[in-house]
Amino acid sequence: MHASNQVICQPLTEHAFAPYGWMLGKPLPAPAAAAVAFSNAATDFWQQHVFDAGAGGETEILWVNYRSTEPMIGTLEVHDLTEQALVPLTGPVLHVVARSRDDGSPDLASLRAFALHPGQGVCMRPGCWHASRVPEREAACLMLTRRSTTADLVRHLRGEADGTESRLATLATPFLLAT
Ligand SMILES: NC(=O)N[C@@H](O)C(=O)O
Repeated sequence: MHASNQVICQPLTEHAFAPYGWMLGKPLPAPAAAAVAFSNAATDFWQQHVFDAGAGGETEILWVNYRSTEPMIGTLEVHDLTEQALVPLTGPVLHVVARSRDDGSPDLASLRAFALHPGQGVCMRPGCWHASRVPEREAACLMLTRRSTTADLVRHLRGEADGTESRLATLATPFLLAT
């Protein structure tokens, strides 16, 4: 939840993240036979989400390191075409999200922060504004995204071209990320 210009990190739950996308790491459904799932003495596997990279999109797997411990959130990023999944592998990530308003700008009343721990993650819908921090040390993460969105973002972040599939928003008043 957030008070004025402060957003408090909350535990990740399926319900709490539903306005922004899907929680990953939901438990094995019981009975496994009732879902897209399998379980035997050697293994369990069960569906978390069917990823959608958007029309014409190629799903891409990225390895991502986050290492910023900056508590002030002054910039948010959004991808307009694709879902984006983020799964921390080596340490926790503090993931800040906000929905889009009808005009495509961040709906700051919906700003929330979730603590993502290894073994769980999120898949954001297109249009979900976000920023990521770590509480202490660098965390390596697996990311599912759209190949063209990554190429477009790299060009944009290098200053080579304006972004066409992603946007950055500078907040008039930065938020303090509280844990
Ligand atoms: N690679 C990529 O798209 N990264 C961003 O979404 C980000 O927030 O890290």
